[in-house]
Amino acid sequence: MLTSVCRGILRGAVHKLRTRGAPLARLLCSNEEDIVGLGDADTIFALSSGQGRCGVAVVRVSGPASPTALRCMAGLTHSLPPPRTALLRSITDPQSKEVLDRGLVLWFPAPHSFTGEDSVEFHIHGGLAVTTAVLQALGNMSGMRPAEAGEFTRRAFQAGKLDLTEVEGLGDLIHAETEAQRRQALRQMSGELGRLYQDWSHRLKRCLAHVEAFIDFSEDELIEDGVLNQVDKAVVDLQTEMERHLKDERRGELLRSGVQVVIAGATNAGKSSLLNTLCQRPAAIVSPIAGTTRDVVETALDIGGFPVHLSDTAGLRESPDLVEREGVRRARERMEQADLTLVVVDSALLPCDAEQGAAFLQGHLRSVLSNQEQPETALPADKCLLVLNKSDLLPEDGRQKLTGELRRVSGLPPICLISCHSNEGLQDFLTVLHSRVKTLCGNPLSGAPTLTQARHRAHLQQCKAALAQYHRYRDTDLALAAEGVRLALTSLGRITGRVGAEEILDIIFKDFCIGK
Ligand SMILES: Nc1nc2c(ncn2[C@@H]2O[C@H](COP(=O)(O)OP(=O)(O)OP(=O)(O)O)[C@@H](O)[C@H]2O)c(=O)[nH]1
Ligand SMILES: [K+]
Ligand SMILES: [Mg+2]
Repeated sequence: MLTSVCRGILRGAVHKLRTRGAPLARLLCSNEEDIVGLGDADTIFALSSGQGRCGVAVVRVSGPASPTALRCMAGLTHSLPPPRTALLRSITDPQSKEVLDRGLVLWFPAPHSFTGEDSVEFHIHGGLAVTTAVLQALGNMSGMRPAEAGEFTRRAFQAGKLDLTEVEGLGDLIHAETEAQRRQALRQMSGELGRLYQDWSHRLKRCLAHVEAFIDFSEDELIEDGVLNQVDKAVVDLQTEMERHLKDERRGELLRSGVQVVIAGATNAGKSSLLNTLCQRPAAIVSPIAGTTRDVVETALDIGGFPVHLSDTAGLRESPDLVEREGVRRARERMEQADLTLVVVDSALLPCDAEQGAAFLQGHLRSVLSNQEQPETALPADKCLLVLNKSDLLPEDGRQKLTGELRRVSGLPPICLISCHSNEGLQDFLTVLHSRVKTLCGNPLSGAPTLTQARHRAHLQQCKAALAQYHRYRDTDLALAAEGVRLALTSLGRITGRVGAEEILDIIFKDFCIGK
């Protein structure tokens, strides 16, 4: 809260000082060339490390006035430092000549910088007064303005340093909260996904060139037979590869955004107790009163490196209470959106006999998983785990025997026997949960890179539809068939950003923070 307020104040102040201080900064810079060299392009600056007090803060500057900023503030009147080499200097305010801090300066001449422009980094002490003073001094200089959110990355993209999938990978890396997310983001940022789409683009371009050549030259018999057959094969191959790429069970997207796991079941089964046990804090109210939970209670978990959004829901039962009925409606809605449902059952209610126990569980599952509005459409049992809770209430000798027998009954989802009170069986349950989540997300490092965003999927589906147009018109109207290939290329280009679409860019860069 405080930091965003500070940032608002700071940015306002920098803006105001900029216009007032501009002529002064010119006078204070000893090297005339530096000033003449400024073009129309803005030079941007921002605190690139996070807000708040820290050991070292990094202030990044990019654009034509960067060398001026470096010279004026690091007292380098005669020459710039060697590229990409850290230099310890006093950082001074060019106007007041006051020393603001002592820190490292780095000079990245174009095009060998993140943005592709002349860039400078100041590594200063991370106190609020120091960073404020340095940012204000920069704002006082001619041609300088504070960067917008994501503007450094946008410039890198415009300079061709990154394609859009790499930009998204970078954004994901900054936001990655678990190991697997970090791995996937790093892989995408290294350009692997982009290269896959580039390869498809190259192949489509070749197809298009061949079709167009055929249209232009076949009448004069200047083109050999079989060219179109080659294109047919190339298009079919591409369709197959795209199909396979799209049939990924949304693994990359799940890993990026987190697996939705919902805890559901009858009242008092111990659903909220399970949520609290997993997140290790009393996030949800637990009580012996049936119908305690009404709202959906959510918490984020890291399960062995994979991100999970866990939701506790109202116990499923008929109720005359309006509020509880709404809770049950929300619970069912969540279950429909879930990637995995943990059906919690009070194991003390289980008949001791395995056969009767299995029948009980089957009936119970049916009532929990069925859709109330359309009773015939039940949630698939492979999307759930049966969690038999309160094992501490079962006789000690009967516990393992019962679950062993139940596990042998076909048609039941995997069964875990736990106790939220004694934590018995929790380790095994976590192992099962981890393996489920891992299967859902896939290994981000093995196999072909997976698509990570719904945006990719939408463009690829358009691409596929356009290729179907090629086949449709191949024998009747080659111009329309060629148009299909061209549309397919455009759709692919939208993924990597090679085909510009301002609105996509705005959406993607908006997700970045200032200074990135
Ligand atoms: N003996 C025993 N009691 C448990 C266990 N887990 C939960 N309970 C108790 O069962 C009661 C219900 O627990 P909750 O976690 O509130 O159950 P719930 O499923 O969230 O209930 P609703 O929100 O009302 O649907 C509480 O009194 C808990 O202390 C367990 O493993 N063993
Ligand atoms: K309860
Ligand atoms: Mg509850």
